[in-house]
Amino acid sequence: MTGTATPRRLPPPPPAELRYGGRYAKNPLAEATFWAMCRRLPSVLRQTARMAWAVDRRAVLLLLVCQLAIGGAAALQLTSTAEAMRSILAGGEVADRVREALPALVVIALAAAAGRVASALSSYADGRITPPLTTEADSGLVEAVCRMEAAARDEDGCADREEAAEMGVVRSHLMVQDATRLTAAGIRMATASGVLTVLHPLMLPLLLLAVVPAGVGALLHAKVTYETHYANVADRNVRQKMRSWATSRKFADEIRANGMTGYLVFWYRTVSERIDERTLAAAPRMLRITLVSAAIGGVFLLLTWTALAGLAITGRIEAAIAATAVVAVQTTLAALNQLVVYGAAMFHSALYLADMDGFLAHAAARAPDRGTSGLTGPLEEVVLEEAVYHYPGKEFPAVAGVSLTVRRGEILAVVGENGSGKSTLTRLLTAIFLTEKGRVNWNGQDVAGLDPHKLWDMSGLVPQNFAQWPLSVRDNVTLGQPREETDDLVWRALEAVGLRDAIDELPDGLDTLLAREHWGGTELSGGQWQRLACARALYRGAGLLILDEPTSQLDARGEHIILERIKEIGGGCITVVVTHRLENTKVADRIVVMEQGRISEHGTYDELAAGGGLFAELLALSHDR
Ligand SMILES: Nc1ncnc2c1ncn2[C@@H]1O[C@H](COP(=O)(O)OP(=O)(O)OP(=O)(O)O)[C@@H](O)[C@H]1O
Repeated sequence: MTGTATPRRLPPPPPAELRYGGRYAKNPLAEATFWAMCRRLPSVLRQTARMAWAVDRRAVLLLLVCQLAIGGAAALQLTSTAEAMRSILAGGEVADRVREALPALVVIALAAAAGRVASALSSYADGRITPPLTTEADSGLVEAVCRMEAAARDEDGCADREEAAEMGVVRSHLMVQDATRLTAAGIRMATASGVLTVLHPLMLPLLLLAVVPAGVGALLHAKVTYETHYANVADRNVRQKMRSWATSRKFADEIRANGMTGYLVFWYRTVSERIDERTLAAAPRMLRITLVSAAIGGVFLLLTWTALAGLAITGRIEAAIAATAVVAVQTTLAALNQLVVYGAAMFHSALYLADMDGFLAHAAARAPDRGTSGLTGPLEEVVLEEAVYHYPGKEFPAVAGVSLTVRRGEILAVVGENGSGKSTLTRLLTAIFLTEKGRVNWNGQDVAGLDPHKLWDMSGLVPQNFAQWPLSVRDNVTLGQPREETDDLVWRALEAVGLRDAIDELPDGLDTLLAREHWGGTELSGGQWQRLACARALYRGAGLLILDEPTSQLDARGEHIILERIKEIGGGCITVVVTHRLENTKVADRIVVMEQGRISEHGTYDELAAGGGLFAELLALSHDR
């Protein structure tokens, strides 16, 4: 080598700094005051009760009865304690005093037993409500995401809001338990403080002062935890995605052979450490909050005990009442503490639930609202009139004014360089996206006014990135479709894509699981998966069949056979094939060439091959290769 210096290579950059801060994101805590947070609690309780009522009314009623029983038992225990104390602390023989106190002691024991039974039943009721409630929240979220307009998923911040909503699902697991404990504490606290007030009116205010600082502390603690969670949402979201890719069997070869392992591990660690850093940065704040609130609470508690001792020593309350007051203070204090802890937990849940509700409302608003009718007859033609589509955040439209007609029985090939708008065009043809300007008509009706699900009953699509469902072969073909009693149609679809022999050889034929990574079964090759995706679209017997590079992973013979078969069986439908293999466009009746979102050429294979345009140029290049 002579004097040419090798350019210095820089080490890989750290992962980009990400923030959950899309246009639609707003931290609900950013401006929330302490009282505003407290005021939210009753509405969270109501929401929890509503959700629980919807899943199991009997369990909710049982829960309520149990809470009242627990409160009643606590009140009974306290009043009986006062009675028992009076007898025990009175003058006379010990045996006589105990005998006299016996009825009250029996009531205390029975009330304690009743309280225990009620709390066991209350846990049972919670156990009945929580699993279906969590399932409801989880399934609701999955459904909301699945039902959104596909275009809405591309909007700024959508993925982050979805991740934040996931936390609401996780949190819903604790909601009933927290709400139950909160109400139980509330009831116990009300009864115990009632008894305490009767014993001496000064006791309750002092006690409240002892616990309120802890309450404020717990809520501020929850606020800081949520703020940290909020700051970490975007990082956690992308980390989760990277984790599943980095550890997926599917990408194992690519990661290893491209020497990406080291960087991926570095990336994962860096993002994790960044998340930890934010979490750790919050720790001193949390410690300060806890220490200050505990110190203030401690001073007030000391005052309470001093006041009680003072009242007893100066004889302003009798000894029996003072002894009962000790028990009542303990009970009230424990109940108040629980009230604070579970109040804070509920408040904490409320924040995540607000995210979940916010996302669900957003998803509902972005669900298709186009119309309720479908087509009356079979699909005869799809017409695009000056169709325009723009992705969010992009300067130029991906489809920039395309007019096109495809009729039943025709095969249309769409070709063009990468990024020229071919896939976007197929999304407009199938009404997955609606045009920003112009129209897409099916049988003369604007798809923007038709029920998309009725339209999609008539379409079949093999996208570039098709799903490899971890299900059986049969389910992979029939997914979402009504099944026939026999497997004839499944086999016919597999036959059409040249997969019959390969599936026949599998250990369980159509029942073979294609989920080796997860729970056994077998694994198909890339090309076989692609054939399976084609079989899935063919099985539907759709009126509009769209194949977006359906044969990119197939060998030449397989590709030829599939396209010929599609031509044979596609007589009753409109077929659109997007491809980079120009030789294959011979099967098409017409070809359109896309350039920068527009159709630059349109004609038959022979016309375009001889036309001297981009098609001819690309064809010549493919022949030279
Ligand atoms: N989800 C998206 N969000 C933003 N921009 C997108 C999105 N999908 C595609 N685009 C952009 O729209 C343009 C057209 O993309 P499209 O996928 O339709 O091209 P294509 O012709 O199918 O490309 P290829 O041959 O590579 O599959 C490109 O500039 C692409 O970057």
